Amino acid sequence: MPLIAVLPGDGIGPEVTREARRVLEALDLGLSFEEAPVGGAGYLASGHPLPDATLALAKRADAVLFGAIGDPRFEKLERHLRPEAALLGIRKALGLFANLRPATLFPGLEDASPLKPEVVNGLDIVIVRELIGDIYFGEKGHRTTPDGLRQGYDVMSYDEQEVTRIARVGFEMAKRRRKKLCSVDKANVLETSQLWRDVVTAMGAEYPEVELTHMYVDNAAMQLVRAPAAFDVIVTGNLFGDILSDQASMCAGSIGMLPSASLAAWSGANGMYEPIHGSAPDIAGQGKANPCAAILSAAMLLRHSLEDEASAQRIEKAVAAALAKGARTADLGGTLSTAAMGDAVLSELQ
Ligand SMILES: NC(=O)C1=CN([C@@H]2O[C@H](COP(=O)(O)OP(=O)(O)OC[C@H]3O[C@@H](n4cnc5c(N)ncnc54)[C@H](O)[C@@H]3O)[C@@H](O)[C@H]2O)C=CC1
Ligand SMILES: CC(C)CC(=O)C(=O)O
Ligand SMILES: [Mg+2]
Repeated sequence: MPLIAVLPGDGIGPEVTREARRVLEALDLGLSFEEAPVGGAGYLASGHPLPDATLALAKRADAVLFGAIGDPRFEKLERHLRPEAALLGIRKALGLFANLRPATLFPGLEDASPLKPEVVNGLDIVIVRELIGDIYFGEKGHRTTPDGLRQGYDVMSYDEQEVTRIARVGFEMAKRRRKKLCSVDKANVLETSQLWRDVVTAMGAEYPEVELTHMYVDNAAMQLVRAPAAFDVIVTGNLFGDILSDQASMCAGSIGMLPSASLAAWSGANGMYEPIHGSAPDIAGQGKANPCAAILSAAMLLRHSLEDEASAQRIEKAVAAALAKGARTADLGGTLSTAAMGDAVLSELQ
């Protein structure tokens, strides 16, 4: 019986995860679920945002269903005690270097995006984001300059192996899709990006069927507004992927629509599945959050960790059917509560 670790986290995390779990349970796949606190909830329960028992559960589970972390009450704590440290810590501890963030426009949601319908029509892209390197994991700290000024620093670095393994995921993904890979960097300024571009370019020779392009991240941000549907697969680093995926979410109508899979291997391994959004303190506890990103993350869990493509598609089709019938939370211009949106998806499960 596959074990799913459920880590709801903070803010809207528990609200959207509840709906994702209901959908998984409704499929009656013989899954078992075990829940544990993480983030601010972990800190409250045990004095640490990533309690030992939570990490142990994540390690022994077949897959992790993650909500979101972040709690303004803990913003002033030392960095390693803040909720965000738990998310970075669990990704690192599980070796989840590949973060897949598909941005798809579901039929009927053209009007939910602030972009024109003709711009977002046909949107079906995947951002492959490196997840356990880059500036988020480099040396960081505070010091005083010789002039007596306070200075903060964060070191950005990538080694060849880190770039190679994520580039491989990008190429393999593109090979299985429309065969277009856009590598996004800032190689005109950053040494890390120059190495990134060299490694990706060299690997391109192994994939003659994939059309490889390179784009600076500032241009990529602009192109995601101008013509997002022209992309197929984007492969990029941790920081750029974090920012570009939030941006891409608005092409799909809302940040509440984008799921993600975080993987330690291209296929077959356990992984962690979470919406790309955060804990949304501004709407937490009000039943306003869109659970679709969490529900679609559960579909990705079935696809990537349990290799159950048929059940993954059942969930995705149910979300599409509910949206096609007009089910909408507030972020999509509707009035449904989080639970009512979950109900709408559940009623479409075939
Ligand atoms: N993966 C994670 O757990 C992440 C955690 N965070 C943390 O979350 C906290 C809040 O960060 P923010 O920058 O405000 O980002 P956020 O993603 O939590 O919220 C940004 C905006 O989007 C809205 N939003 C987000 N998810 C939504 C949903 N499912 N349905 C409807 N509206 C939704 C929020 O109401 C807010 O206005 C911070 O503590 C941050 O560090 C931020 C991003 C990712
Ligand atoms: C703690 C942050 C790095 C989380 C985030 O924004 C993300 O993974 O998208
Ligand atoms: Mg983010």
